[in-house]
Amino acid sequence: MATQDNERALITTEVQTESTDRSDRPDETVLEARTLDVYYGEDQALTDVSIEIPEHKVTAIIGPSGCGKSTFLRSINRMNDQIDACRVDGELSFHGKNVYDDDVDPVALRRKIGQVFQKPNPFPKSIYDNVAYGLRVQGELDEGGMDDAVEEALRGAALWDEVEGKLDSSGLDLSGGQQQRLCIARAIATDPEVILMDEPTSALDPVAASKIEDLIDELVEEYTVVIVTHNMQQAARISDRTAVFLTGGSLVEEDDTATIFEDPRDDRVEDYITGKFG
Ligand SMILES: Nc1ncnc2c1ncn2[C@@H]1O[C@H](COP(=O)(O)OP(=O)(O)OP(=O)(O)O)[C@@H](O)[C@H]1O
Repeated sequence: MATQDNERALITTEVQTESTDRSDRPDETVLEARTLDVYYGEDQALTDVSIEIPEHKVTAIIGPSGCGKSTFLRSINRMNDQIDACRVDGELSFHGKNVYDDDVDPVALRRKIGQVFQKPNPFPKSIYDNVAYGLRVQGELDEGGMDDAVEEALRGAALWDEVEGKLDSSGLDLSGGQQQRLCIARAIATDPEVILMDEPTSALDPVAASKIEDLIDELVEEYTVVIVTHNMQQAARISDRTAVFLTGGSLVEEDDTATIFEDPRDDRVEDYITGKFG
């Protein structure tokens, strides 16, 4: 028992500092899954998942490999549509509207619910064009407006100071951490409400990862962030809410991050966060 407490203490010591405490914000639900099941062919990847995700907070999705974290993330903005074998039952609503209704345009949905992936994936284009890409598709801005919007997105992603003056250079010439911030700039350029992040720091060195964590803390002032992470210390550091998925694709517990790490209700969650499995 003492060992277990010590192990847990390693994690709980890093649960949010006061400067990142957003607990006084009202919990407006922006996304809600209700009895969500997701299948790949005959195999079920998510089972009866119900969760409400509050606005302007960071929600971390944690759990062992293969428990359906990425599948859940992709089901929020219908990225799973691109997988032929994938089938979704149940409801996933964004501001109360089921995103799987026939009248929802997935492209418009993804503009509102952007995504950042594990491996930075800038386009083989200039820094400027990476950020301008989505805005050009929207086609609403003249040249001056585009310049301003690109600068704003790069500032929002804490990259402007490092790339000002070399916006014509290739996005691929940036460091890994800078590339990931460029991808975040690309995601926020189209003015989304939600940013989904699938292990956004796992391919980065600790310094670059720490910059992204600081950035997430700033982004949540304007956006709602849902982040999948294998790194429990990271979840404890940066998230307000934590949802724990376990094998079989079930959401076993979801609560304030401090409660999940300090006083979980479910023994399996306790075992998972103290490193007994996963
Ligand atoms: N494109 C796909 N086609 C078929 N099965 C898939 C596909 N993507 C995921 N799966 C299966 O769905 C289950 C959940 O996978 P998913 O990638 O969502 O889990 P995860 O928790 O994100 O895993 P990890 O932590 O290893 O990234 C796994 O059994 C996986 O093999």
